[in-house]
This record gives sequence, C-alpha cells and structure tokens, in this order.
Amino acid sequence: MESLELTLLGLAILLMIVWCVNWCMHLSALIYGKWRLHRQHPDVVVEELPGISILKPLVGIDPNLFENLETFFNMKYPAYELLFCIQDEFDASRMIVQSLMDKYPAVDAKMFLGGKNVGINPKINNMAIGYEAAKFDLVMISDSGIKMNEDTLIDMAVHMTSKVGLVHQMPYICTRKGFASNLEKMYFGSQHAKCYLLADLMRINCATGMSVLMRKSVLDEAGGLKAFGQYLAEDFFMAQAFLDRGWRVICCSRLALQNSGTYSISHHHRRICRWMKLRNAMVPTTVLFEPLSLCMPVGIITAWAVNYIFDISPLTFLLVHTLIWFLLDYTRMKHLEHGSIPFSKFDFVVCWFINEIGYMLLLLQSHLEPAITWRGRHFKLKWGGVVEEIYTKQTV
Ligand SMILES: CCCCCCCC/C=C\CCCCCCCC(=O)N[C@@H](CO)[C@H](O)/C=C/CCCCCCCCCCCCC
Ligand SMILES: O=c1ccn([C@@H]2O[C@H](COP(=O)(O)OP(=O)(O)O[C@H]3OC[C@@H](O)[C@H](O)[C@H]3O)[C@@H](O)[C@H]2O)c(=O)[nH]1
Repeated sequence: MESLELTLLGLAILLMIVWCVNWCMHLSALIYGKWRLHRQHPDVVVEELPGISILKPLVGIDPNLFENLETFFNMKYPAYELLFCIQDEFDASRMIVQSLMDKYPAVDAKMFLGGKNVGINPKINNMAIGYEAAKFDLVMISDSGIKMNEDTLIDMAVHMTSKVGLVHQMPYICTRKGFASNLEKMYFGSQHAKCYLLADLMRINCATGMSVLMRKSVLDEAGGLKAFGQYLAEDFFMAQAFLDRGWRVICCSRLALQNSGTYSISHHHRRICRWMKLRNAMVPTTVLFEPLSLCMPVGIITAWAVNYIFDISPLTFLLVHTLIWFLLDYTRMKHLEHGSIPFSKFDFVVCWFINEIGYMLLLLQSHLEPAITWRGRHFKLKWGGVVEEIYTKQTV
C-alpha cells in the first residue's frame, strides 16, 4: 500500500515538473520571439548583399497565385533570379508565370517544365532542373503559396552570416476571409510558433521547407538537391545536412506568409496531420512529448497531480491553467501579427478551443492512419524518413 502511495506521489511530482517545464517553454518562446522577430536592418548596405536564385515549385493554380507570385517580381534586392519550376507542361500556372514575366521584363525570370525524376519526393523532382540552372551560390526554395514583403529577402540574406548555412522562415498565415483562415492562423500562431521558436533557440532542427535560403556549395557537397529526393520531409534532412557539416541553421526575423487562395478546415487538417506523421517518423520523441506540450492534456494530468499533493480542486486548477495558457497564446499572436489580431475576441476564443481540441484529435489520427497522401499521391513512410510511393490499382 505504502509503495503504491509513494509511486503515485512520485508520478504527481513528475507531472508537476512537466507542467513547470511547459510554463518555462511558454515564457522563453514569448521572450525569444520578441527578440528574434520583426527586426529592422537600417545599417545594411543592400547593394553588397549576394545574389540569390529563387526556386518556385508550382503545381496547379489557386485564386491568389498571381498576387503571391507578383510579390517576387517586386522585391527590393540588388541581384536575384526567379526559377519557376512547373511540374506539368500543361499546368495552368504556366500562363500566370508567363503573364508576370511579360509584365516585368526587367526581372531575371525563367521557366522550367516537367521536372526530372531524381527520387520519390515530387517537389524535389519538380525543382531538379531549376536547381541545376541556378547561377548564384545562395539558393532559395519558396513554395507556391508564399507571399513576400519587399524587404524579406534582405532580412534572410542578413541572417546568412559566415557561420550560417541555412536560413529559414517561421511559418505564419496571411489574413484572409473566413473561419478556416482564422483557424490556420491560430494553429501557426499558438503551439506551432511556441515550439518553432523554442527549437530555434535551442538549436533543434525544425526548419520547414516552405521558405529556406541555403548555400548551394554545401548542398552540393551533400549530394545536391537530388540526394533528398528519397525523403518526403526533405526540409528536415537538408537542414540536418548543414548541421552535420558544422553550419548553423537559423530562423530569420520575417515570417513566412502563407497566402494560398484555396483553404478549408479539412485541407488544413489533412496538411497538419501529414506534417505530424513526418514528425513522428523523423523525431520519434515528439510522439511522447508533443501531447505533453498541449494545454488540455497537460492541464488535465496536472489537475490530478495538484489534487493528489495539495488537495486543490481539479476543476478550479484546470480553469486557471487554461485561462493563463490562453492569455499567453493571445499575447504571442498579437506579437506575431505585429499589431492587433484581425478577428474579434469572440472568434479568437472559439478558434482557440477548436484548435486545441482539433490538435489532439489530429495527433491521434496521425498514429491511426500511417500512410501519407500529398496532392493526390500516396506514400508509405518508413522509420527514419525514407519514403515509398503506394500505387493503387485502377479498375476500368
Ligand atoms: C515536456 C514538454 C516537452 C515539449 C516537447 C515539444 C515537442 C513538440 C513537437 C512538435 C511541435 C511543432 C514543431 C514545429 C516544427 C515542425 C514543423 C513540421 O512538422 N515540419 C515538417 C514539414 O515541413 C517537416 O518535414 C518536419 C520535420 C521534423 C521536425 C521536428 C521538429 C521537432 C521540434 C521539437 C521542438 C522542441 C521544443 C523544445 C523542447 C524543450
Ligand atoms: O507534387 C507536388 C506537390 C507539391 N509541390 C510543391 O511543393 C510545395 C509545397 O506543397 P504543398 O503546399 O502542397 O505542401 P506543404 O505546404 O504542406 O509543404 C511542406 O510540407 C512538406 C515539405 O516537404 C515541404 O518542404 C513543405 O513545404 C508547393 O510549392 C508545391 O507546388 C510540387 O512541386 N509537386
């Protein structure tokens, strides 16, 4: 009996430690975010910044594609080239790119059609020819849904100091109409931002491949772009290749502004679930630790612990815990927005709860359905990250 009580007390103390670690994570991410993000670079001599080759992998179109791509033709940067990689020669995005190239003849832009089969990852295959044609030593990969501010490239280049090999942007969401967009903003502004900033602070590899600037010479030393075609989480392995060679990988101070014109709650959930599956395979410790960094699971288990140790009402504890967590998320989101949050406080509360509950369900789903579907293709992820395409039989 005594040993059971001792075990329960030990467990309760352990849970309280996990709870304290979570508050430390929250506060550190808030402070680090304030220091790292939205910096200005008034003293930079822009003309001296190195040239950049920007790879834009494109598949299909969405209502914001023209607007998003146009921002790349209007960047304040001394030397850059745009390498549009279009997966299918009959893809509708070809017309959009052509019209932008006609509108901005002074911008160095080229189109590459069809890609090259160098592996399984379709994004890598799509960019393979463009990568070979890149003329600068700094290569940037920028996904189709990204919108750039005029000075983002400057910010990324400034972060590429002599010890840094890869600069990435923390994903965030542009303000668009509707609840689905607000929910996406909530996801990227709460738990995701907290962990992303912390991982960057602690130099843990967390680079997301939607917007990354890299030293091409180092990537070539690692086998070039094609070496990463066997993985679906090519972003993680690319960043790892830089870390393994002693280079620093850092997050710059501008956020990656995702502004895809096609969005819905189910699309967001499918995408996040796909990312969770990648994380589970790449960094298996996240299987245990990710649930332990979420508001509700941590609140519930700690409510039991404080009740066991201090006889505090679990419900009161849970309410106070949730309220403070919520306020910290609100503060972080305000900071990410660099101003006021673009939806009402009521919408914020609703989105926050739906995001917290949805997050837990998605984590569960990511374990129940291991296969990955990406843009209509199915993949089987093996431990360690190597991927295999699953072909389904067509019946006529
Ligand atoms: C007692 C509490 C411990 C807390 C541990 C928290 C673990 C949280 C794990 C993940 C949360 C989100 C991570 C954000 C970045 C990942 C984005 C992503 O999934 N990207 C994929 C698609 O682009 C990519 O292919 C995935 C690659 C693997 C990334 C692995 C990230 C590990 C991040 C760990 C963060 C630890 C924070 C600090 C711990 C004290
Ligand atoms: O078959 C494909 C699918 C996607 N892509 C391109 O890859 C980019 C990202 O595609 P999506 O927007 O569908 O996917 P995500 O935003 O979830 O991608 C993210 O997660 C998986 C990682 O491997 C990626 O690096 C990261 O960008 C786009 O530019 C898209 O055009 C291809 O070129 N071919």
